[in-house]
Amino acid sequence: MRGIFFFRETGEPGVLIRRVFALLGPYRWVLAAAVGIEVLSSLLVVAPPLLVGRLVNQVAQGAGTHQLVGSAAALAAVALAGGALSLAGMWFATRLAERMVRDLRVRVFTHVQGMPLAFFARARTGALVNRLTGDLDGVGQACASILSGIVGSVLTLILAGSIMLALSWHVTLAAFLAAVFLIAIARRAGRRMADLTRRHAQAEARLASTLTERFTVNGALLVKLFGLSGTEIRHIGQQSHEVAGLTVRVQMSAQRFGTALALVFTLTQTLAYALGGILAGQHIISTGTVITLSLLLTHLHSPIASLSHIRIQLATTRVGFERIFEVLDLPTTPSPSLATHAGNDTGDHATTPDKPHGATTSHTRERQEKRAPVPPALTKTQPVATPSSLAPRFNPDHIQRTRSRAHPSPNRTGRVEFRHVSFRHPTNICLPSLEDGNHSHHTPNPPVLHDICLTLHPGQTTALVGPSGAGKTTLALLIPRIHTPTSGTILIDDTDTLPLDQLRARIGVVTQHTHLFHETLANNLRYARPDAGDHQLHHALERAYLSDLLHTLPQGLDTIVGEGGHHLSGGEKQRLAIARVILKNPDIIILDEATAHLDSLTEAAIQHALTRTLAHRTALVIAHRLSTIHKADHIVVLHQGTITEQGTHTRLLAQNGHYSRMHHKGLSG
Ligand SMILES: Nc1ncnc2c1ncn2[C@@H]1O[C@H](COP(=O)(O)OP(=O)(O)OP(=O)(O)O)[C@@H](O)[C@H]1O
Repeated sequence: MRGIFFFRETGEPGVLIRRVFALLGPYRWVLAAAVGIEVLSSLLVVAPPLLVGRLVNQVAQGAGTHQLVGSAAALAAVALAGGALSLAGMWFATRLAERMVRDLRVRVFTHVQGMPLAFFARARTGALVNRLTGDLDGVGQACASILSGIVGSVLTLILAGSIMLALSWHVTLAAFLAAVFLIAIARRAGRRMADLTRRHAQAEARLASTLTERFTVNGALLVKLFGLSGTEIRHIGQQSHEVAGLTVRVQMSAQRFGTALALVFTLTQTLAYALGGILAGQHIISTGTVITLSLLLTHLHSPIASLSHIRIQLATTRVGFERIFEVLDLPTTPSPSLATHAGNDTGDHATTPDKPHGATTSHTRERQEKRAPVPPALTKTQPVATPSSLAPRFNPDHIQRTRSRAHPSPNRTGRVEFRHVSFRHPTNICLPSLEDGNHSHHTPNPPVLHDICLTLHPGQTTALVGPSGAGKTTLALLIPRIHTPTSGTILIDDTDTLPLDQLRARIGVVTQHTHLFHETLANNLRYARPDAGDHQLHHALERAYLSDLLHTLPQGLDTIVGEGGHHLSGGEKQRLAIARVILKNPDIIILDEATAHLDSLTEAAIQHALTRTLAHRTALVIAHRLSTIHKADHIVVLHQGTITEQGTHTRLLAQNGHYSRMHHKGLSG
């Protein structure tokens, strides 16, 4: 039956069905219970027509009260049992479907967490969120009714059909012809509904992403500053109009199908009564049998209707699953078929490969063991930011477990070495339907970094300078493997095989734009160290020169910082990011224009704090301020993705090259 209703139209139905069943695998017992209940209820469903037929015949034959009451009681008991079974069946089916949805949601979220940054830059947030909410919820609801209906309907159909055939082949033949007609209608409606559902889901995703972007503080600010509220309202109006139009078409399509179904039912029933009446008149069947046949007809038609409806639901569910699986199928390491160029420097490379634990070679270990002892400040237990996408935020237990895995070796210094590293952003990293929906980007991105050879030494601060767009941030983000080199290697303490969680546990980054979650100040700080006590938070804030802020906040550490931290100034957010890194206490620190938003007095204070924080660590500082750069032990000049000069401030000035020219212009690049 499923073949008739669903498989035939699906491109690769076997694969899709296997994947859906794999999702149900862990709940096979719940599935078995749901199916068992369905079997029992379908057995019960055919009983009432037979009992009613018997009752009618008993009345016609003038049976006694005792017999009549017995038949009526049996009828009532069957109805009660049927109701109870139907409730239980729905409970199991809904439970099963919702658990599958929950698992799938976590899986998609986990998968998306593994996508490179370029994916998030391309995907429209609203469209992505819609896949995990709207699409998944739709799939869950449809699955529940499919699971609770399909087995029961098929069984009822077989049982009711067989009994009818035994009672009268004439009426059964009429009913069969009607069923064929219904299936043809359902097939047509299913195709149409699937197409409309897909278009409806796409329109909803577009609307969701427009709304999401306009509802962020930055989006709302932009709209206000450019005075474009009217345009935005019209834009939302148009998108809502499109969604509304498609909703009406989906509903009408379902309604048309329902009406056609009801019409065919009524006509078949009329035919059955007429045929049955004639046969009863000729004493071929009894009056009770006519009643039984007409009631069985309902039980024949209702599973056909339900299966036809399920067929439509399967078609729409298929769309939902396809939309979800296509996100799951996006390679975190792009497959060769996605690569637009063969060879090394295409940018279509592994994005954030997590190398296996213990992959360090014995040669590397040997060299590590010969290293100078680690400064005491660095040997203490290191807090980590949670690398695992599944970690509930601020769950100290989870992070603690991650941390114990993340620090197998105390012999580390934080030496970072770039060996002939080149990089370009990957292409074809997103789905067209998650971008603008109209076209995918096949043109490879231009290379950002070329043949970078650079060593960052422990205990030294290296300043990275260069014009805007030179690739400074990209270079810095290669260290925590946010981006992965297209070619070349980056060694941390002479190894490039550190697992991702261990690597990131050792690196603290203050990014150009500080992001804070819409939570309390304390929770935002504890993102760096979930088990930190209040005194440690106060200490970090003090070292980041934020103690004063704490006193002005109404609820101190428990103050909610607002969406993206918008209750705080740019400078305060930057200092908070610095406090987070102080709390994390990593071996390698990357500061990407970390003091750009600060006035010179605060900057001087922060610089002082940073000097303490950066001591004994490997530090990479991206800065445009002379004061920051002067303090660095080593300066690296990056121009159009290539290191053009490196050395100390005095040496570079003497070279009279790029750095010297930038310096004389005030060093903005
Ligand atoms: N996801 C992306 N896809 C394609 N190109 C990108 C992406 N992100 C950044 N780029 C490009 O990479 C180049 C280097 O950017 P990067 O942010 O590293 O420069 P930068 O030197 O840090 O600039 P600034 O000083 O202005 O912050 C830029 O030309 C930018 O347009």
